[in-house]
Amino acid sequence: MTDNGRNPYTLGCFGAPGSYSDAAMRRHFNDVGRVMYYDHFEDLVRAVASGERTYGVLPVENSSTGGIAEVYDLVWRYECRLVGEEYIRVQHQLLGLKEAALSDIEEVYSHPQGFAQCYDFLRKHPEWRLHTYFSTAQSAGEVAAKRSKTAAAIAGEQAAELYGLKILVPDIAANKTNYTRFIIISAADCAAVRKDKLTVVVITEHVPGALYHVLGHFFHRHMNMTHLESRPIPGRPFEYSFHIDVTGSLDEVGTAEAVEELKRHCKYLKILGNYPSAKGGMVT
Ligand SMILES: O=C(O)C(=O)C[C@]1(C(=O)O)C=C[C@@H](O)C=C1
Repeated sequence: MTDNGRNPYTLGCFGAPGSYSDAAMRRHFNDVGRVMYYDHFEDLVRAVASGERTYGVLPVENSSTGGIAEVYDLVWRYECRLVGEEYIRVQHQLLGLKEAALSDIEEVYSHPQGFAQCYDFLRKHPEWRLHTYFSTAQSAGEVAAKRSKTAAAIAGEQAAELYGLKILVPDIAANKTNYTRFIIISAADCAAVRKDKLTVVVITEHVPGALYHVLGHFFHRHMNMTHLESRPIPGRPFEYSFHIDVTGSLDEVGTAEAVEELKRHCKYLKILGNYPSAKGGMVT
């Protein structure tokens, strides 16, 4: 856990206490005393970009459903910096009131990612009405507030405890090794002792092999690409920006050289951050 040496700081977190983002924040920061929760990704990213919050924590990528496109776009658009990351094992549960049984359920609340990750389970209950809600934790809170035996939420065990719900069906995600990667964002770079992960956005010329050449610079410097996300560029139909995560530190010659080469060969390059990779990786 680290606070990146900036103290005192304020935090912005997606969702509510008991959300998976909340778990990522608690794993990352020693002091979570001054936190504000946000219902929408954009409000959180804007608060961080404006300096209203020192750091923000939000999901960016899931091992079952892939990248969360909105988050890639927002972080780039608001020119935030990536200063850290965490992986959280996401084990969704179907939660209901203590007095409810599975046969009572008629409607389910969750974040769209919760629904997407539990698609196989939900297909077995086509009669249920699905309500897209804010975070998984707020979905659990909504079910507790409704006090209706017919309502359930898809959320984590931590939300069940916090909102006084019971687990009707455990571990309902389709993928039993379901992890979400969270990013820690800030308005400015932070001094970090270990900087071994680099996130860049590039736009290449629209010519054959352009991306191949970008990746070649990483290959020749033994930089391992951990994620690649292509996002449409607003106003330029069927042209894309590439959001790339690679291993490497800009303090090392090889990494710095690769970035210089990219600057020369790409139409656009933006370094979003060089930061410590999650220490434990995909721990539970
Ligand atoms: O709803 C939450 O609890 C969140 O933190 C959001 C979120 C997401 O958007 O990916 C985080 C982890 C899971 O993948 C499901 C939901």
